Amino acid sequence: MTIRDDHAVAADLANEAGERLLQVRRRMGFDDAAALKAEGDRSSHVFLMEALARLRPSDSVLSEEATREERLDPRRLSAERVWIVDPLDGTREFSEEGRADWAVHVALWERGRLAAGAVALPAQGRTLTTAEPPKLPSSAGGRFRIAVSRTRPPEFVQKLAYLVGADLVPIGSAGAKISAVLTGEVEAYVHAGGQYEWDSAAPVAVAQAAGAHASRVDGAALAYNQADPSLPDILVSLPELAASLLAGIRDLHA
Ligand SMILES: Nc1ncnc2c1ncn2[C@@H]1O[C@H](COP(=O)(O)O)[C@@H](OP(=O)(O)O)[C@H]1O
Ligand SMILES: [Mg+2]
Repeated sequence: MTIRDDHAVAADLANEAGERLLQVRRRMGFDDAAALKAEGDRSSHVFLMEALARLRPSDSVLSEEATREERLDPRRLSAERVWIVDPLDGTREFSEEGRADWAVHVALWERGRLAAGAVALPAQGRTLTTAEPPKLPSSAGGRFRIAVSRTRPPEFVQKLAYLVGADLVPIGSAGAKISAVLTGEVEAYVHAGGQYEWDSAAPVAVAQAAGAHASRVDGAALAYNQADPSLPDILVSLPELAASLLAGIRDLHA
């Protein structure tokens, strides 16, 4: 098994899960949002679990859609390789006709670090992957853009934008927001107040491979495959903006 294989597995599985989610949307339509969300989450999780069991039978898996018992299974804490997946990130946006800000996340954590990852954005027709990390745009200087949750933006983010000279861009899905940083639609993503490892592992794997900044909002490293998968806050940005964003957040919390 080569390292390259893991990058390809992540990308192939995210792509195929994404294709299947597009089919679920076509088949069910948008009249019953709750049913569409439930079927999207469930079917994508089942596909990824079966595919990983077949392709990587010795590895552990941590999935958003696993049962509580499965997530608390202590075996993954002593495993060397754990796939951290979010079968459908931005479930709310997936259920809204016309929205393209939802994603499939497939990451591989290996011995303390994110080793591979892919974020499929099926409705945008693209997949970001560590197999071929995106080339980061450079910030033009002057005002820049910070992506935030459409529905749960952190309280301090309005003040932060004012402090650092940025505009806020509401986008759904952590994967779609981090991808927007990597493709140049925005220059940063700030979140606080709650999130889990699966919401950020795959997009952070790609962001790190591309050379972007990714950390907790206090600058600490993001740690994955922890006993408690809660990872409530995150900052991803072009590297040249990280210092001023971290300083701004620190000032607002002082
Ligand atoms: N305060 C919070 N607590 C728990 N999860 C949160 C959260 N804010 C955002 N998230 C999760 O982070 C992902 C991106 O959220 P958002 O679109 O609001 O930025 C969503 O994942 P899912 O769609 O996989 O549930 C959402 O559930
Ligand atoms: Mg999610």
